[in-house]
Amino acid sequence: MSLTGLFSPRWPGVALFDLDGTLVDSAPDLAAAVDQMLEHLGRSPAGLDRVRDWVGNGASILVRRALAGQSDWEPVRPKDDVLFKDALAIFYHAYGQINGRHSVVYSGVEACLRHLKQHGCKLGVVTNKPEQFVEPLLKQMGLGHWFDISIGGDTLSVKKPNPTPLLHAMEALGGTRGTTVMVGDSAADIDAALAAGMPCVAVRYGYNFGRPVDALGADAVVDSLDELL
Ligand SMILES: O=C(O)COP(=O)(O)O
Ligand SMILES: [Mg+2]
Repeated sequence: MSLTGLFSPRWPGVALFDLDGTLVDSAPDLAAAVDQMLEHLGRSPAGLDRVRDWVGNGASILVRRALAGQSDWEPVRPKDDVLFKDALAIFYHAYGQINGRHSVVYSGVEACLRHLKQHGCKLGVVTNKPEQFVEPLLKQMGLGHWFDISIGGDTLSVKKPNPTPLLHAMEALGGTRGTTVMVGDSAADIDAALAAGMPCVAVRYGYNFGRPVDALGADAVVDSLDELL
């Protein structure tokens, strides 16, 4: 599918957006909360550059990666599970206070959302971020009013790359696979869209676990969302 086939006046009817790394650069807040958690546990901070590459599979896996100090974390012994539960609680508390403080909306996002809304498109957020942090972040970023639905990583029993959250949002907004597009920054978004059977746009400026997003099977790859208009 070419770029000109995407975002024409009557298409899409529903557009679903990933949040972290696509609409909002939230890694600075996530890194600050991870580092507060690590310091609370007497460990060295991980820093923004490492934490950015750990974002995209939700808060639990972010905390698992932070405790392991790397992307690949081993399933842990029961003793370490207690540590994980404590770490997760500390992270939730810290992130609840920091969420939105250092985050910024990416260039091109507002223009894209305005264009789609003006053409009657329904808009949704489908993120792996825990639900309790989603609305506060959207509101602080001045983006909340654009969206007709938001699905967090714990809203349903499964999260991206499982296609269910995308299909759930699509159906709630009255869309079909042929009239819906997913826009995201990572393999989790693209794999979910492929499994859902819906077209997908990937952005290059996001996180994607520190890897390029070009060859992952998206229908279009862009440097800014205003390229789609
Ligand atoms: O919390 C995360 O891992 C980020 O989630 P998202 O990229 O799906 O918005
Ligand atoms: Mg993302």
